[in-house]
Parts: sequence; structure tokens; C-alpha cells
Amino acid sequence: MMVRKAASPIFGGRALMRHSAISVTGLRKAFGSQVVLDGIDLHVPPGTIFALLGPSGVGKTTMLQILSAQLRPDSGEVRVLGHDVATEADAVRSAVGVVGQCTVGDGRPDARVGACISAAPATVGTVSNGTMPTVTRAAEAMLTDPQSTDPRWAAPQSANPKPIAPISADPLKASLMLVDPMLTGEQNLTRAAALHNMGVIAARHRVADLLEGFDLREVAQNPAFTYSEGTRLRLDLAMALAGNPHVLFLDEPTAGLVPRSRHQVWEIIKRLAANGVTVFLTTQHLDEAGHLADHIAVLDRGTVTAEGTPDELKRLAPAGHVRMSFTDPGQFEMAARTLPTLMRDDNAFVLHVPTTGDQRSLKALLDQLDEALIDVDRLTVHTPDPDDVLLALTGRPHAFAR
Ligand SMILES: Nc1ncnc2c1ncn2[C@@H]1O[C@H](COP(=O)(O)OP(=O)(O)OP(=O)(O)O)[C@@H](O)[C@H]1O
Repeated sequence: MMVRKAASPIFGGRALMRHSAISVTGLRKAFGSQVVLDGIDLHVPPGTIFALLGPSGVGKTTMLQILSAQLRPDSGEVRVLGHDVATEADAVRSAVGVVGQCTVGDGRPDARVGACISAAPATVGTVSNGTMPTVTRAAEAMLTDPQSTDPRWAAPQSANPKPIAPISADPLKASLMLVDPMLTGEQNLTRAAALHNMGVIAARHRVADLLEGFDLREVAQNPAFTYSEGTRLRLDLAMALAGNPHVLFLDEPTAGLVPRSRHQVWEIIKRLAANGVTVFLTTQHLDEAGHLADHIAVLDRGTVTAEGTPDELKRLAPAGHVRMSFTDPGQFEMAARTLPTLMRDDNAFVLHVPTTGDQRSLKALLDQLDEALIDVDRLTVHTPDPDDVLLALTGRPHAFAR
């Protein structure tokens, strides 16, 4: 799939805003005595991809839930599209899409389900029996008879609401909608479109566009539980985009995907940003953040420990080196005097010489050895791997998934 520059009906194309799409100042959140976010400042320009990179359990989901108005911050100011998440949660929720882990039920962290999407509060704001969000007659009609063009079902969305799926008694979470695995892809998308205040005809067009744009046409009539992980994620993304959101939140979007699906999802994310959608994603993978994001923030121990473009963060990583070992102490001494060294081990007769690892710098180094008539016993090239980079960024080795 190619990244498209032009605005499309599926991938947004909203006018860019001059100010931050997301701005976070002094955000703090604790669960009991556990401080998870301890004074976070972030600013995400519109139409860009922002990656929050961090090891498991560091607070990425918590952050995403606060930004998408699913969870209240303890303190600090968080604005999404200019709306304060604490006081204008409905406005935030109706303007964003969410795909990720939702905490539902009693809110315990282990009560996790798969993907969820946000929906316009105007249509699902009512909570039936205190536990169920509602959909409208229009959505119900489309679900029971997808071919229906009965104009009655285009009636105002508030008419005779009917509960469809238990999600949460918490009004904060009542505007979230989950993929129903027993419904087909088309039915799930129809449900999502209907929740965004669309009439039947508009919703049907939207569903057709989304099925096409996310390569779901072939499986549209199959129940979602039959979908592969990659197809399921494409359905999640399509559902999150049903309301044409300005901002899309993705919680570890490619976790568990095979490489081919992962690359397909990356292309979709890039296409969305190219069409003006601001994407905020969390990831444990440096390569994913580096591949996708315009800007990366590394979250560790409650704070942002490093932040910048992928290139800026890579520059924080330790340099590569060539490891040279010698059997002759005289040759070792001569090499140590001749070459720039990062490290010397006088007991093992080992030198580490800096290199970028490319052909030109390696050839220059070998030429230098030849000219000085230095005999190296053994020579190996070490370029920084993700562990080296993450160690430099967090001070913790093996902290991230690979
Ligand atoms: N509702 C909650 N009640 C109590 N503790 C919570 C709650 N939600 C999250 N936590 C705790 O807050 C910490 C951060 O969790 P969070 O899910 O935000 O991390 P994460 O970086 O997204 O992790 P992962 O990558 O594994 O999803 C964890 O220690 C978690 O147990």
C-alpha cells in the first residue's frame, strides 16, 4: 500500500490546525500509592505521528487513556484539539478514535479486552440500566436489515434507544465500543458508523469506503471471530475511523502481528498522517517508533527520559566500534598509539576503535593498519543494537520487548 498525499474520504483530510493537536502540561496520575505518571509535558503538532516508547508496565496505556478521556488525570492540564480532557471529555471523545487495550468491567488492570473504539457521545451518551450503552433505531435497522433503505431509520438518533452490548457502568467508558466477534465485519462497521450520528445512506457509504480502504471487502460477510490478527486490527482501525476523527490513539497497534501485517498497518498509519490525522501511538519497539514517528518520547519511571526525532534519539546511542585483539604486546601498544580508541584492555590486549560500520570507514581503518604495519590477530565489527540504544536512553538493559 502506498502512502497517499491527497485527502481521501476514508483517511480524513481535515484542515490542519495551527496549534498543538495534543498538549500535556504537568500531568500526574497515581493508582493508590503507585505514581505512574509524574509530571509529563508533551506537545504533538497536528498531522504528525507521535510515539510514546517504553517498557511494559511503565504507564503508556494509562497515558493514552487519559489523553482519550477514558481516565481522569490527578493533576496537570491535558488538551486534545483544544478541549480539556477533564472538563470537556465528551468533546474530546467525539473527535478522536481509539484502538487499543481498554480496561472494562471493574477497572482492575487485568480486566483487559482487545481493541475498542470511541464513539460520539451524542449517540451513546445514554447508559441503559446503568450498564449498557445504547444505539439508535437507525443502527438497529441497519443491523437487522443491512439492505434497508426505510427512511424512518434515518430519524433522529435519540429515538427509542436500545441496548446492544455491555461495556461499562462508568460513564467515562460508556462511549467506548468493542468489536463484537459474533457480528460480521460489515455489521461491526455499520454499528460504528451509526454511532456517529450518520443517517442510513451516509453510514452505508462510509462502511463501503472503509471496507474498501482497509482491504476488508473479501471478509466483510464473515464474523469477526474468524479474522486473523492482522485482519482484526484492520477492522479495529476502520471502526475507529468511522467518525472521521482528527486524532487517532493506538495502543501498541502491532503487538503480536506477523511482520507482513505489521508493515501493512504501518503503511495505513502513515497514510492517515499524510491525510492530516494526528496519530498518537504507544509501543515497546524502538524500530516501530523509529520507522513511523515524527517524534518519539521515551517514558520510564513516570517521566519522559528522552525525546526527539528518531535521528536525534539514535544520536544519543553509543557509537559502533571495531574490536581488535592482539597476541603481540608490541603490536597492541603500537595500535593503541596510532588509532583513536574508545577502550583499551591492557590484560587481554584488546582495543575498541570507533566506527560508523560502513564500508568506507572500515576500509579507512584497514588502510591505516596496513600503513602502520600493524598486525591484528582478530578483528570484529560491533554496531549498536536496540539494547545499546535503549540502555543509553533509559539506563536499563533489556527493558523493552524486541
Ligand atoms: N486501574 C488501575 N488500577 C491500579 N493500577 C493500575 C491501573 N491501571 C494501570 N495500573 C498500573 O499502572 C502501571 C502502568 O500500567 P499501564 O498499563 O499504563 O502500563 P503500560 O506501559 O501500558 O504497560 P504494557 O506495555 O504492559 O501495556 C502498572 O503497574 C499497572 O499495574
